[in-house]
Amino acid sequence: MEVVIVQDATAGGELIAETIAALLRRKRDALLGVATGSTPLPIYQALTGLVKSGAVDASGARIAQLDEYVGLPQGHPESYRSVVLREVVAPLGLSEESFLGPDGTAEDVAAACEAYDRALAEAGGVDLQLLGIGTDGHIGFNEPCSSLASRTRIKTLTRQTREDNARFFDSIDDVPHHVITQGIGTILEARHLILLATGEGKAEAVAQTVEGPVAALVPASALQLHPHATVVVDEAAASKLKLADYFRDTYAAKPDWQGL
Ligand SMILES: N[C@@H]1[C@@H](O)[C@H](O)[C@@H](COP(=O)(O)O)O[C@@H]1O
Repeated sequence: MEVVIVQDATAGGELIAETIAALLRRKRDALLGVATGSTPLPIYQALTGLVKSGAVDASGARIAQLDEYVGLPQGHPESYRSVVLREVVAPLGLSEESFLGPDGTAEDVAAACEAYDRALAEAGGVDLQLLGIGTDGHIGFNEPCSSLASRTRIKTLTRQTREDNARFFDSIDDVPHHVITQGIGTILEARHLILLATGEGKAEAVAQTVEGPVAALVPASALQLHPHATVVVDEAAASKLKLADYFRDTYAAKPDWQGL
């Protein structure tokens, strides 16, 4: 696992956007797995900037969703499908045909989950999966004690996650209890994982993810099992890392050609 400590969220967004651009230059139709929440927004803004300035052509990119609420009506502005179409697909000038996501409105949720895992595999697998992290260490919507081998499935949100996400709804009562999320096993199949965490509120979860044991109690710690996982953190989110100086030295000495 590589840990990169950046000054702030903007710097993190720019670094990751450059990495995505490099991928798209190598592979025009790369499948990019995207996360929702506030943290990745600087990535999408920086990537849109690179596309608009002509630094990269993203017209062949394909976008895959990480997770989804169950039961929100079709087109609800806070469904993750709507969020990804609004924050990623439209700004990059892509069409809905380039987008893959699980169906949170399906009557048969289990079948929708299986169909999504199949669709990801048939699309050739995710090349680069972006991740945020919940204050309780969740990735996607894999809450603590999710199986590290899990596939895309329905999960129940913790009270804490519903409280954290209530800011996107009128009240906590409007935050669905149930979600579909790529499983941890599914996420680990992506060729490269990049987790971005910013702000002091994520410092404890980041420390446990990077320096704690691999444990279902901290789902993001499963990144330790991946051969190409990058954790990008700002100074505040890095504040509880014991090895912060080592991570800084390692990154400073990294050859330029290597990228993330
Ligand atoms: N399902 C999403 C996660 O993918 C995201 O990482 C998390 C943190 O969001 P934020 O970046 O807003 O803190 O929120 C939600 O739970």
